[in-house]
Amino acid sequence: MQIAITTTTVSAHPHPKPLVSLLRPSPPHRVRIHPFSHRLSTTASAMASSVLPPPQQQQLTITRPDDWHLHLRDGEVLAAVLPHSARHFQRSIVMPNLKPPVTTTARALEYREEILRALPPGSSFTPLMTLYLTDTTSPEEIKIARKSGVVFAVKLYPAGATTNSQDGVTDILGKCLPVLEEMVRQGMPLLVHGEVTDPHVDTFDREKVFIERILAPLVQKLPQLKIVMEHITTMDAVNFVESCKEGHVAATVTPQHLLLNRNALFQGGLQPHNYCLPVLKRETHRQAIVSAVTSGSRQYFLGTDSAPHDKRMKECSCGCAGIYSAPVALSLYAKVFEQAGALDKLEAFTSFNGPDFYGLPRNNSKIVLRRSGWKVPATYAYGAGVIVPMSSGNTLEWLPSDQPEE
Ligand SMILES: NC(=O)N[C@@H](CC(=O)O)C(=O)O
Ligand SMILES: [Zn+2]
Ligand SMILES: [Zn+2]
Repeated sequence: MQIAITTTTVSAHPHPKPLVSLLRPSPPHRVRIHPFSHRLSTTASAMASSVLPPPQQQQLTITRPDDWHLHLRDGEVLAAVLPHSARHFQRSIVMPNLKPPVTTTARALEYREEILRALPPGSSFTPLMTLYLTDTTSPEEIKIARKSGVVFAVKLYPAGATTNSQDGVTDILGKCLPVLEEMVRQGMPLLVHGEVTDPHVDTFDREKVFIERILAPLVQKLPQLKIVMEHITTMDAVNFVESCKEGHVAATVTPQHLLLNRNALFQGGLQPHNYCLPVLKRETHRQAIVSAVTSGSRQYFLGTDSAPHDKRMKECSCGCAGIYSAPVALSLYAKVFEQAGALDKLEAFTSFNGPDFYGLPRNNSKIVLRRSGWKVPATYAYGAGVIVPMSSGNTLEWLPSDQPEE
């Protein structure tokens, strides 16, 4: 393990009261523990300037971000959660794990219309649709998807791995090769929920084993396929992504996997609102993904995996996996980058690396984050019930420009 002194211009640390009580204390100003020696930079000037920290930054203006992994659901839940994403994000990759799943372009077009109808008046938010891959998806469907101009990726859910994945793929290499070859021809990215479902594999090892058994052989077989490893949680995933070519393999990272380790599941009792899949991992893994995303690497981008579930479905004897983060995600990402002394790298993660990977233009408009405390509501109501957001009831810093103040 080596110590890196970062040369970022934004370094003053706010010492906020801990918003998420399970966080480790941040490293001291400007000093970042970095496990990857190829990224080290130690300069005399950086050391000298660390003696006199510049005044604390009060405001951040960044290109409007996109969310490259979002669950919007449908019906009443869609109507309630969509404004939270549309307020801060210009575009979102919309996950297809509805009941029943979005397996065809025709269905994706209908779902897209439903989302557009639910948008607040005047919103320019653009949903980027995805198809749910099954054992029987045809190469022809990929051509139709590409031609539609509204489907931007295909999602691999290993059957049984996560919420509404029962219709997912049972054997990607055995059953889906012709489809994947067509995706290479069409330049269509494969988005991956990277966990094996083998009941003999420990829950905390499911991502690592998926990389070994499925992802590494897949990349070897189809090196031209664009792959996004969604919601990475481990050092193993970081190492794998970085062993692959930039532009071919990338990863999204959620706020919860950057801020919480697995202790958060058991702090003072079982904490169902911290339960998502892949499940939170131990602290060393959290540190590895924080180092990776704050390093400035172009292979990581923002994907909240905001996944609303009714409070009653979270607080019951067999609670659903998924954390609702859309209203708080930007504040939380800013907190992560600030704690790492890397606020200057935030914009690339939130607003550049994603569109660059997908071959889409970067957004033109801006969003302002102000250092101003705002209290996260305990719950958000929708037709039939309430949804508990991440950081429920906590006070967060970095208020996005159009977030209502309490
Ligand atoms: N992340 C989760 O825990 N849940 C997601 C599904 C997923 O992204 O795996 C959901 O749809 O609820
Ligand atoms: Zn997933
Ligand atoms: Zn998800």
